[in-house]
Formats: sequence, C-alpha cells, structure tokens
Amino acid sequence: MALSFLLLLFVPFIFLLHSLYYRLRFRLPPGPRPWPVVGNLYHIKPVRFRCFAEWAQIYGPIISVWFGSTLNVVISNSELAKEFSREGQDLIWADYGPHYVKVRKVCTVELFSSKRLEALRPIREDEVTAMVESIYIHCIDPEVKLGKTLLVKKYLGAVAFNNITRLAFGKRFVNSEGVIDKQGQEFKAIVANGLKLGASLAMAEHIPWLRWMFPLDEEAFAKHGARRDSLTRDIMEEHTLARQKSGGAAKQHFFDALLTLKDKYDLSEDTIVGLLWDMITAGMDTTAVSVEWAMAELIKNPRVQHTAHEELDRVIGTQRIITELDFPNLPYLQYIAKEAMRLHPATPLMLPHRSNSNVKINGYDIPKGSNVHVNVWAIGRDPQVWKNALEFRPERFIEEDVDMKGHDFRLLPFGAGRRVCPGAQLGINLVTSMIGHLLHHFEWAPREGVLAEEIDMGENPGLVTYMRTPLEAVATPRLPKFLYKRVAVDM
Ligand code: HEM
Repeated sequence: MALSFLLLLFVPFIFLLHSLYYRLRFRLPPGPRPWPVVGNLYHIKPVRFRCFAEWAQIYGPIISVWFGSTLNVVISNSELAKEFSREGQDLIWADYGPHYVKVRKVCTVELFSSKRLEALRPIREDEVTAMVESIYIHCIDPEVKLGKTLLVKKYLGAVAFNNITRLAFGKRFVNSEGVIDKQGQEFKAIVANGLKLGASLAMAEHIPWLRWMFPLDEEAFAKHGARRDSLTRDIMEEHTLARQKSGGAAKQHFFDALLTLKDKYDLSEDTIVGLLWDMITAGMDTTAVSVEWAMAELIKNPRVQHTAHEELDRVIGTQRIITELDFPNLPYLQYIAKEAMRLHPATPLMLPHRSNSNVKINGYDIPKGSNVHVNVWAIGRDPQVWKNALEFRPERFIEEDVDMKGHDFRLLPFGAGRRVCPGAQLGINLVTSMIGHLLHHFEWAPREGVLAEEIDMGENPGLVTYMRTPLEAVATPRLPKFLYKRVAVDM
C-alpha cells in the first residue's frame, strides 16, 4: 500500500523533471500537451496517421508527440521530409551499424538487382495468372450465379503469399487446387503470431517506467523465435537435399542466392534466416493492400476504369494477356498504380527512424533518442502540393510525372533515404501487374446492393493500412475463355 502510494507520487515527479529538462534544453516542435507518465498516448486516435495529420493542421508540419516518455517527431510536409532526409545523411540510426550496412548491401546489390528481378518474373506472372484463373472459376461456377460478390483480398493475399514464399524459399505451399499444405499453415501462423507479438511490444516499449505492469511475455517471444527457426531450418534442409539431387544448380530465389553469397559477405545462418523473414514481413501485406486500395478506387471511379480498359484493349488487344514487358506501353496503367499509392500508401508513417545524435530541423531540435515519423499519407494529400488532392485522377501524372522511389519528396510510398524500401521495384512490378491483369480480364463493379460512393474508404489501425471494410466486388470476364489459364512455371 505504502509502496503503491510512493510510486504514485514518484513516477509523475520524475516525469515532470524529465519534461522540464527537455523543455529547457531543447526547442522542441509544438504539439498537444502531454500528460504525466503516458504523454499523448491517450489522445492518439487508433488510426494514427489521420490523427497526426489533424494535429499538423493545428500545430504545423512538424510536431512533437509523446509516447509515454519517448519523444516522437512527426513530419507532414514534403519540404521538411526532404530536410529530414538530408540531415539523416549525417546521423547514425540506432541499428545503423556495420552489420546493417552489410545486410543492406546484400539486399540492394545482390537480392534486388534488376537481373534477378527479371529472372524471377516468371514466378510473378505464374502467380498473377493463377489469381486470374481462380477469379474466373468463381465467376463461371454454375453453383454461383453470375454477378456473385467476391472478397477481393482473398485473391490478392494468395498472390502476395505465394510470390513471397517462392521468392524467398523457392517453395509454393499451396497446391493447384488452392489447398495449403501443413508447412504453409505453420508459415501463415508464424507470420500472424509475429504481428501479434509486435503489437504487444507497444505499451512496454513506450512507458519503460511502467514496464513492470506490462511484462513482456518473454516465453512467448522465445517460443515464436524457436518455431520460426525450426520451420526455416526444415525448409532449408529440404532445399539443400533437393539441390544436391539436382546436381547443385543454383536457382534465383533469395535462399539460394544467400547461400551462394554466404562466404563473400560472411553471413551467419542466423543472419540469413533473419533476412528472409524480414522480406516476408515487409513484402507480403504491403503489396496486397496496395492493390486492394487501387481496386476500390477503380470501382468508385468508373471513368478511370474505362480509360484503363481502352488503353489495354488498344495496346494488348483481346487475343493475348499482358506481361511486365508491356508496361512501357501502358503509361495509364502505371499512373493508376502511382495514384493509388499516393492516396493510400501501404505504410502511411513509413518505419520509425531513431536519431542517435541531436539534429535540427526547421529550427526545432530533435534530440538524440527520439523517433521520427514521416506522414507520407498526409504528404500525398497535401493541397499545397497536389491539385484537387483527394481526387483519384491518374491523369495528374501525364501533366507531371513524379518519381515514387524516394527521389521526389511529394510521393513517398516506399520511403526515402538510407532505409528506402529495397523491394520498391519488385513491389511496383507486382502491384502494376496485378492491377493490369485484373483490369484487362474483368470489368469491376461494387457488390450487389452497394453503390460505388458507399464503399467504405476508412482504414484499420496498424503499421500497414488495411481497408477497414475489406473490399467486396463483382468481376465480369471480358476476354475470350482461353486467356483465363494459369501460366505455371516450375522454379
Ligand atoms: C507495394 C509494396 C511495398 C511498399 C508500399 C513498401 C514500402 C516500404 C516502406 C515505406 C519502407 C520503409 C522505408 C523507410 O522507412 O524509409 C519499406 C522498407 C522495407 N521493405 Fe518495402 N514495400 C513494399 C514491398 C516490399 C517487398 C516486395 C519487399 C521484399 C520482398 C520489401 C522489403 C522491405 C525491407 C526489407 C524493408 C526494410 C529496409 C530497411 O530497414 O533498411 N518491401 N518498405
């Protein structure tokens, strides 16, 4: 009893001292007034990037938000994002040590080289055509009357899942009937559990003083790690055996590439396992949600859908399917992907970047140890930068094409600077290919009984932005029957 009372007095007192120190020592960006101990945690609405964008309207484009005793600085305009990126060149980020530099180099130079991306194209095209085939089967199923609604993310998720497991391990866990094997189920369960554990970190991380009240379930973390390692090592062993049997010919997927590069870069087995899982976590849902948002916009905007159909029919026609090699001749399709990612970046606050030294941005201090978030969602909708910012209008990029791979700070769905997404080109290819096939093969309308303007464009909370109400739609085939076959490859 006495101890609780002391703690009740002591904790806010320490907090007050801490915030007084910050206020006297630094000129911090403005922001909502923090409460003792919890900071602004209780003010933050669940969909954080919307909440931060609202606060930016009140306090300006650079704001302070306290997660417990951790200062988070949120930047919401393109000029400051650029300044931050420039300042970032001189910073050492928390995990930006020699190990990170090495692993990052393996990613950019080796795994995501344009040669390898091209070599892996057949896998992407296999998966995208498999998606088209399964949607078609749904459409023509005699049990299902034509015009039956489908849950779009089910099909998009399958492409993203199969693509990433084949890319990482050279393994498809789902058979041609769409049945997922035991290993695949374990794989999915591990991904879901990883997300759950990640979310549970939040409270303990932000309020270190209260960590005793929210103890980390260390056992659950250890179990998760062991489960992940065991599955990965089983797959690795199977793979090594198969490789020996086939005479040792190396394939293009990441696991084989990493084994080949093991000595050159001095990579431990743990590093290889960690890297493969980073790819899986970062590259799976981001791709699927980007396409789901694009399809929602296309259904809400029949004019855009119609223009895209015209382009596809003119360039590809109705006697063959599109491939990634057609992209340069399909500018409108590429602008659709870009416009969707402008309005709906998959990770609206990017990844938090932590400063390891004191920095000044726009005259404000960002002290060492703070987290910096760039609200790319708000930047993509900034009326100072974008004409009719909230309108889904791919034509804007005909007027001025804007880079989206981190060079132009008005459009940052893949981030920018040192930590820019290494999978950006792969993501763009897959997203564009999925949208292209979905449009070329089908006409899209809202689910029965729902008007286009009634489609819920709200978001779910979380690092990756899912639609709050998963998109349901009706697909009507528009090409000859023989074009709805999966183009399967064995690689
Ligand atoms: C449309 C799809 C994708 C989007 C929108 C996307 C977006 C992003 C963003 C915003 C970041 C953080 C950048 C920053 O904070 O500066 C990131 C990081 C990352 N992405 Fe992607 N990504 C996509 C696809 C992929 C794919 C397909 C892969 C791999 C197979 C991948 C692998 C990664 C990795 C490993 C990182 C961490 C990089 C680091 O910390 O150095 N991403 N991505």
